[in-house]
Amino acid sequence: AVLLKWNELKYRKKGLPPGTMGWPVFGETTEFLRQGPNFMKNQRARYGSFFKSHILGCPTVVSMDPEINRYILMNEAKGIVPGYPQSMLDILGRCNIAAVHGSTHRYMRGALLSLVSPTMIKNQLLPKIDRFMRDHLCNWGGSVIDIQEQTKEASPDYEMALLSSLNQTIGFLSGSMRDSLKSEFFKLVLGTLSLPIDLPGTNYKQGLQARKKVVSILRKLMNERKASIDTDNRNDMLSYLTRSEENRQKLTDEEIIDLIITILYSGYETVSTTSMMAVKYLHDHPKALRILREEHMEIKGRKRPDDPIEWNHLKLMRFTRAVIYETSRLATIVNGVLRKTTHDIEINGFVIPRGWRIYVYTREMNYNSYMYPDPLAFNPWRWLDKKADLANNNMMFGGGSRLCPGKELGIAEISTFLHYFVTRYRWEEIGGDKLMKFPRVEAPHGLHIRVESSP
Ligand code: HEM
Repeated sequence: AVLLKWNELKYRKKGLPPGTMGWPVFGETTEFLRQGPNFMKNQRARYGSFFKSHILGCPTVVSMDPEINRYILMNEAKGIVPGYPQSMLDILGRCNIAAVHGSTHRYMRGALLSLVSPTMIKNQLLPKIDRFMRDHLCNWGGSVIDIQEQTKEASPDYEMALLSSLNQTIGFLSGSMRDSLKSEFFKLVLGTLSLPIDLPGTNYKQGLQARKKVVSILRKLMNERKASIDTDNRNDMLSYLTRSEENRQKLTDEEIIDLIITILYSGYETVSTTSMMAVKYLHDHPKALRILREEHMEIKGRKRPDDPIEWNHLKLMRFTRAVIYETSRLATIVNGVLRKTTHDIEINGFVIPRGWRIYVYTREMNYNSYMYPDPLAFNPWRWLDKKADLANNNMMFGGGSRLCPGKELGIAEISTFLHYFVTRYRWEEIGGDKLMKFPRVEAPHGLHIRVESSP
């Protein structure tokens, strides 16, 4: 109790928001990790929507207020920059998008946006996604599959979204190169989520080593492309960035490599988890599934069996889009985003000291009953009402100057996955699988379904 008191005193500076700091060093991390969303709700009940805490190794202000959240995301220029853990920045590289601010962020983001623009999706990426999903969703009929493994598991042959993303970023790779890139990449991911302890055998150390290997593979590929620049007619992202006349931002080699790693890292887990949860919700809501299937059967009827999904088909998938939004909302694929202050800064009448973290906790916004009447119901129809304009008010894809640049690409991937899934198959859950929603959405023992081919 003396320690607790001492820690309270240490942080009782003028102008800090209300809240408790817990224990020295550990702060309230244990409570936060154990109780998750309930910890947040309890603290809010006691201290309001803007309170201080000490979690994950840093003094932190948690903001659960929609208006303040928006303000924070809109005001990076005032000194509220991304605040992701050091291990993540070390492993994702100096030039990764979360590590850069100001004008460097603007041109790196510009380079990324031009790779995933609507024109690129339409002409380059969607054909690749279609070919990939068409093959991936083959021969599932008549078997029991673990849909989590098929969409997201870090096991060698699956990870739909990562494979699809590799396909878009660096194109076709020979089997052994692809496998080593994938396994190094998963070590890299583990490292980003670890404590930065630079000792042999730690996830952090292995993550750093994996980064070195991933970088050397990418550098080798890049040099090959450069050597054959006149004949290189590949249309993947690496070639786009390497061919300088298309690379308007003129990124350095290091920037190109970190950008490719950023794209792989940011896009795969979100897309996989949303795909898995959409399958789950559709299974539990037969009426939504029926309407979704009708939408896709209608599109299937408009083309010959071997024709790919095209941009204009995507535009017809209005209900599908609503299902994806509703899945992101209800499952809360992203709990929030992290920022930190570059100097003492006043927010909401309090002074947040330099170097503090701000956890822009968006999860509760997803269950706000003003925005979403009957918030715990899976109701894709709520997104079809244009007047509600919910799509612009939510923060499922972040907001402000760092609004997710991959949103439309992600939606295109999930939509194409759902197209082949619901038009080719019917499925039943085996039952009994547990789903966890915190700290991240996953099925600890898989999500098993019995799949039959559609007549
Ligand atoms: C459909 C699933 C997706 C969800 C739910 C999602 C969610 C988010 C969120 C909440 C942020 C804001 C992070 C912050 O403010 O710190 C973000 C940023 C970002 N997302 Fe996504 N994302 C998805 C798909 C993708 C895909 C497919 C890509 C691949 C290009 C991608 C690339 C990025 C990048 C690079 C950023 C950082 C942007 C910046 O800092 O300027 N995301 N995403």
